[in-house]
Amino acid sequence: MTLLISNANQVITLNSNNQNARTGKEMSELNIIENGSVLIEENRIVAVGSKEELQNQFSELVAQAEVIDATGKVVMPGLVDAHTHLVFGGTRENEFQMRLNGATYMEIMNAGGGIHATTKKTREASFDHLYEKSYEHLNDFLKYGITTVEAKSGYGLDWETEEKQLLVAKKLQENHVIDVVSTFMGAHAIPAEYKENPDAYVDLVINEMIPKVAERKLAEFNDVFCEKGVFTPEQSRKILLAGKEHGLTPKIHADEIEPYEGAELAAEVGAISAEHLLVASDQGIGDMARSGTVAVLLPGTAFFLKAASARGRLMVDEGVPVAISTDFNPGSSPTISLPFIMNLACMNMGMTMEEVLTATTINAAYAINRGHEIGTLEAGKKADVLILNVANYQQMQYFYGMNHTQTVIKNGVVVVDGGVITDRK
Ligand SMILES: N=CN[C@@H](CCC(=O)O)C(=O)O
Ligand SMILES: [Zn+2]
Repeated sequence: MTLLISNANQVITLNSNNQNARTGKEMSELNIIENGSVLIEENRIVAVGSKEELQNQFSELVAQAEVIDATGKVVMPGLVDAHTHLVFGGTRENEFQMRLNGATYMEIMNAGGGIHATTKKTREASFDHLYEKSYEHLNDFLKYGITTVEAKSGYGLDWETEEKQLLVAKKLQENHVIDVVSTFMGAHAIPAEYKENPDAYVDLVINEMIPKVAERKLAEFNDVFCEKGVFTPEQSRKILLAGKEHGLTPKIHADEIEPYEGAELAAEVGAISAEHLLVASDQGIGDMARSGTVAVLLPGTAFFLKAASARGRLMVDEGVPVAISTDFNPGSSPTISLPFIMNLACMNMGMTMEEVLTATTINAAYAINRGHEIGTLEAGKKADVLILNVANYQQMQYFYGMNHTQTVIKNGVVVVDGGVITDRK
């Protein structure tokens, strides 16, 4: 199948010679082609340029291509959501009401709600139920232009259920058009049955769960919730290093609620990313800039928890590569709307519209080790492409809280047309 997306008002290529996550001023370099076209063959991008250039260089391919007219529209790479808790049982709207009444996230969790409540529901749920529920969530992601989603386990906190979550993610990767990238997060909370002896749970994660995840290739990454009252920096270090020994790349939920030197730890263990970072220290931000650890910022979580956002502006200025994601989960961020989260990054973190686009495409791709494959529109990359019903990229943020996604091309196939899913794998 050959496709030619022709005559877009703007093609946001995000192309550059940089082979790493973008930092500082690079985050503003969108490399826009006005009146641009994109030529796709099978599942790959062949070339991006003006229609005339593509016709001259690839006359045969252009002649046989199915043409999608993008006049007046914006074309950009598929969005990448580098941080979700996609597979979970139940919902927690009751806690939303409790928080509106003044309860805090940690109070609810310490009283047996929060992650513990979802763990109970996830343990009870059948594989098929979790699969179907998550499949529907992925459909919603797709309609909003997200073509790659990272998915964490961590609502099992026992092997049987962690395995169930990871296998659901695996089956979703096989059956849904969205690419699902798996992260093991057995260290998401201390399960109630280990409350009196948290170190025994840490041992279980290290000695039993991590080796099984690695041996069966159920995940690429290993994540820990390093937070006061959850996993200490010492426990987190042990878990992340154990994962590393088994080939699982470290990620870390760091400095979300209280400063805990999580950003420093991320840099120390060579984590590919550190997430949240609402209260990361100056030292931690400097360390991450030096180590090149991607800051995966989640302004939707700050919004929903009524907390001050991470210092995104400072992080960009200090040279930390920044990505932005939804943190889709049933407690602190029950939304798949990455476009809305992008708007929050502009409004509440002082990031520019250009930086936000970089943060949800190429930098998010690097946060899940996919920077070589997706996140920009350039020859050779996977053809994950969006056509947006806006005249320029600024309108994406200006007309906020809306879904501008008109067409989604995933792996070279039109899977959303006119906002409706047209093709399933
Ligand atoms: N902070 C820890 N974990 C999730 C929330 C999980 C939940 O509340 O269910 C997060 O990233 O926000
Ligand atoms: Zn999370």
